[in-house]
Amino acid sequence: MSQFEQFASDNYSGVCPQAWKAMEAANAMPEPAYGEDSWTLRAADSLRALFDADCEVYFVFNGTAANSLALASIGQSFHSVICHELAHIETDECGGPEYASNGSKLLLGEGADGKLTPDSIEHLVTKRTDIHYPKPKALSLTQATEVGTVYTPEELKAIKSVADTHRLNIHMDGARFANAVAALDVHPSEITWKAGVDVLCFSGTKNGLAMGEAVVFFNRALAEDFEWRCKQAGQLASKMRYISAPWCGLLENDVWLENARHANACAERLASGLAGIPGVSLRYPRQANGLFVTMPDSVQEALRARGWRFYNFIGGAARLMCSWATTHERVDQFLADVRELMAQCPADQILRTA
Ligand SMILES: Cc1ncc(COP(=O)(O)O)c(C=O)c1O
Ligand SMILES: C[C@H](O)[C@H](N)C(=O)O
Repeated sequence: MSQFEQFASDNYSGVCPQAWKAMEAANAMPEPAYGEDSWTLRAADSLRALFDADCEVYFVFNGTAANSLALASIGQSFHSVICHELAHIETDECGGPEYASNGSKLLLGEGADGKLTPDSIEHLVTKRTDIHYPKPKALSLTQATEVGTVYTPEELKAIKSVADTHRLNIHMDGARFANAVAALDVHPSEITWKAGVDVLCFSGTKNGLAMGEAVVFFNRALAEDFEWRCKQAGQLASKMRYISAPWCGLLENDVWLENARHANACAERLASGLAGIPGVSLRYPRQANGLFVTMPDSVQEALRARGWRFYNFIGGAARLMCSWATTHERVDQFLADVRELMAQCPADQILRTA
């Protein structure tokens, strides 16, 4: 088992010091349960201040629950949800969104670099309008996307226009929302409620927490009875302060943003280093904290034999994810191994990969 930071997933990282310190502070004395504690109020108020919005805030254990329950709140079982064909809610949540909504159908759209286009949305909404087909009611956007790209404010505005035309509610899977804000260098409101997002699932897990996602309803009407939905789904933490207090550690002094900036910078360091290696290329542009690298299978196998861990089942390439805990030293060690192994790789294997 590796004792070092890996590039398999930002989910491999530990708890950042600020979140850990807040957890210890929350452990100092007993507090009311089920979200009635002072830390949960403090975290929710900090998120309202961050977004400059009077939003409803809920904390659940993980991202699949956050997405599934949020989507179930913005559409009924007889509705459908439009998402990209690479969306996590389609590829990696084991039918959670469909299950939580008692049957909503996911309609899979397309677009370059993992991003839905207005045309793709328009096509999916209008291709079937008869009574026999689940009526599109929700749109799910992943920001940053599953392939490490980000929707610009302009792209979100164009998507919002189509959503308004067809009265679609907008869910944002913000598993890497912090990384998108850092990449775009915008105020968080610019790519959420000001862009028409109704509900954001903001991940703390990938930003330095042990667990804990904030479900942020900018459209408060859609949050009606959400706490009961969470309770029934087993997502109402009795000792919620152990989720919300670390969130306070992230939100105070903008630790969440610094963690994301660091992860993005490490990914850029990795991308820059790989760019100089003949036979290695990126399948998608590096915009946030992830890279999708094309390189010979033999080199990937040799890297794994040296203890490196990374996935191949997302985005059709070797995915390298950086986190708040990634160090320049580990980036440089990985680059040195790739350089050495590529130099030893037979030319025909490199040509086959190109
Ligand atoms: C884009 C995206 N959305 C949602 C999730 C769901 O998170 P979880 O694994 O906590 O259910 C992940 C997982 O890392 C993810 O990568
Ligand atoms: C793919 C896996 O489910 C996780 N969301 C990750 O990005 O590592």
